[in-house]
Amino acid sequence: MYCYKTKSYNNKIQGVKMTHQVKFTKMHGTGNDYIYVNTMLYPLANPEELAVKWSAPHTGIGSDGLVLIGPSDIADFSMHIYNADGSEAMMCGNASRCIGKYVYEKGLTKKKTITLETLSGIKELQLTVKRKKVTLVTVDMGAPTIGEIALELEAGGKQYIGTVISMGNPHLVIFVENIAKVNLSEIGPLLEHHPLFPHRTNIEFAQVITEEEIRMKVWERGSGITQACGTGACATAVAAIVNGKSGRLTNIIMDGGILSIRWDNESNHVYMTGEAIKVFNGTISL
Ligand SMILES: N[C@@H](CCC[C@H](N)C(=O)O)C(=O)O
Repeated sequence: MYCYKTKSYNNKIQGVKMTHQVKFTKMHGTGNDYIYVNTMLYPLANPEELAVKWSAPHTGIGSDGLVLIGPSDIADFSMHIYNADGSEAMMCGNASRCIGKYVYEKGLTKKKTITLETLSGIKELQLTVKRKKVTLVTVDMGAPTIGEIALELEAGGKQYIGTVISMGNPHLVIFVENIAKVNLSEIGPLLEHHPLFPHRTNIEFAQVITEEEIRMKVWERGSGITQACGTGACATAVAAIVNGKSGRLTNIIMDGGILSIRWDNESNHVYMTGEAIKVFNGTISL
């Protein structure tokens, strides 16, 4: 069987031989878990369908989505990310750290500064390596795009005020006094599909603890509640700064762990630092 893949994965015609057994690695970044496939060895013709099938917790591998690691003409590697509902996203912070660990530890590169082509531009990864293992990755996430700072909207009979931020993908950050009172599984889908967001959105609820610490919970577009979101952590940190709630360096505390986010004054770029963890390797039949 032959497949054809593209720049945005599906149209770049290459005519590569398809395989029936696919080797994958399950990895997580602060609990945000994806299935990683090296498409230079295992090209996939239908990643949207496979993301749905393989992400299913009981009948598949179980994950927040599928991430494809591929070659690039303009960077060291490329990343394509599919949410658990099969939709393709422009960017994923947690996956970009995991790709840094994957390509280094699998010997695909010896570089500790790696460039990654994504649908939202080229990101630079800085690896911290100890005894041949990648312990931390800092990603230059680029400049945020700041939308409405105090967007008023109604959902489920309640009024919300949120800050609209793009980190290459869309986010709505809502600050609350007490995050324990947020019923995320109820309000998440209503805000994700709110008519103000024709392309849907990721939603972060955030409670400021101190100027350097923010507790955040996320409802991800296309995947629902996840334990963490890298782009969401960056969006939350930026939203806190533009709302005068925090300094330029914050720890974003999520259900799955903590990410350190720094919004640099001079470059205007956001830097995200955190772990990347390998869970297991596996083989699955197509
Ligand atoms: N978990 C990710 C973001 C994944 C994509 C997102 N759900 C979208 O549709 O934009 C992260 O760590 O950034």
